[in-house]
Amino acid sequence: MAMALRAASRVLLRAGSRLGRREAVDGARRFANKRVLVETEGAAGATRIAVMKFRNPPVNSLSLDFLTEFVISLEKLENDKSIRGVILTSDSLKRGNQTKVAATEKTEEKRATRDHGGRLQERPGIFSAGLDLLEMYGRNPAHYAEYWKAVQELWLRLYLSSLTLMSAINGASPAGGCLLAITCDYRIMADNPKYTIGLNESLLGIVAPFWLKDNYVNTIGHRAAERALQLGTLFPPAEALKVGVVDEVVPEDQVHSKTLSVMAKWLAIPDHSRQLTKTMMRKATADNLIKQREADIQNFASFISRDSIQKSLHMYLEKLKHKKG
Ligand SMILES: CCCCC/C=C\CCCC/C=C/C(=O)SCCNC(=O)CCNC(=O)[C@H](O)C(C)(C)COP(=O)(O)OP(=O)(O)OC[C@H]1O[C@@H](n2cnc3c(N)ncnc32)[C@H](O)[C@@H]1OP(=O)(O)O
Repeated sequence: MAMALRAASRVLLRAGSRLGRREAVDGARRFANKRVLVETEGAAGATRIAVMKFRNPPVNSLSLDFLTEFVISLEKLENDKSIRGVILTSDSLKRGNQTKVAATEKTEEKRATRDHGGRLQERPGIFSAGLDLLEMYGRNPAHYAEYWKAVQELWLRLYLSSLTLMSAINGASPAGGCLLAITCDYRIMADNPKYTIGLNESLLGIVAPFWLKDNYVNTIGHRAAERALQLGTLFPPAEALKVGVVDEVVPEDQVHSKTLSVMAKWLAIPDHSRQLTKTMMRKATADNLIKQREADIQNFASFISRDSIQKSLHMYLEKLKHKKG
């Protein structure tokens, strides 16, 4: 009997490490993949909400692995009938004792900031740096196609999610970071002028895909989107609020509590009517991509493979590497 139990627990442990860890913490539950930590709040049997924390050091870029783990986590939450709301946020906190590893060191691990124990750390004040530039630079067309499919998948899942999604934007949120935020039903941003949000693709010499442009237009209106997309505008919080990229700006230490209180108001609305309304507002935009997904993948792979685009990305990466401050 004891042996059978030990064998069963070994199987469960193995399954646990495959599927992500799940543990009980102060009555709350949490599960974690390597790059996404999910904490649920609320009593068993009652409506619960989940907080999805990004932790993909150094800057929460949307690498292929991160996108995959994100979609798996979201799917788990969609399948959990007790969860009605999800908050997207960054796990990046202001931490002391950090050392930036020399820029000459090339591997992903070495690019990250580490603490004095050598552990990888998020750089503070970053919601997400957007799509991972290293997934779009110096790879082959098959990789670009695989990557783009994963980007589309995440956008579709978020944009059409039946859950109430909110983003608690606790850091910089350029391009793909802004994409994550504008798929949500509500956005609250920390009032820190160092943090900016927007679709800055044109500054990199690349172009936001039509479905992201549509999402932006649906969020801030056609004229504002037209201007912001061409200029690649990254809005500081006050301007982001004015143009409508975010719905509220609050002091940094209140972002989480404010998001929870707004979430409570949204969850007071009956799910069926809110979900049908959301679908009515969003379906046409999502269908536009769904009906031409493959063509969009091919477009991306051939666009990003062009020498001129690779050159622009190279220059942008070099600029990032050598920037001061
Ligand atoms: C017509 C057909 C159209 C088809 C479609 C075609 C194209 C589609 C394009 C798709 C849309 C693209 C969307 C995107 O998301 S592109 C990515 C845009 N992101 C950015 O521009 C952000 C760049 N990063 C920054 O501005 C800053 O890093 C920061 C996020 C503000 C953080 O600043 P700081 O704390 O000072 O950190 P560092 O700049 O020192 O960065 C730390 C290391 O991280 C590397 N890094 C930064 N961002 C990225 C990224 N997005 N991907 C990969 N790596 C990134 C950075 O290089 C540093 O590396 P190092 O330590 O080696 O120097």
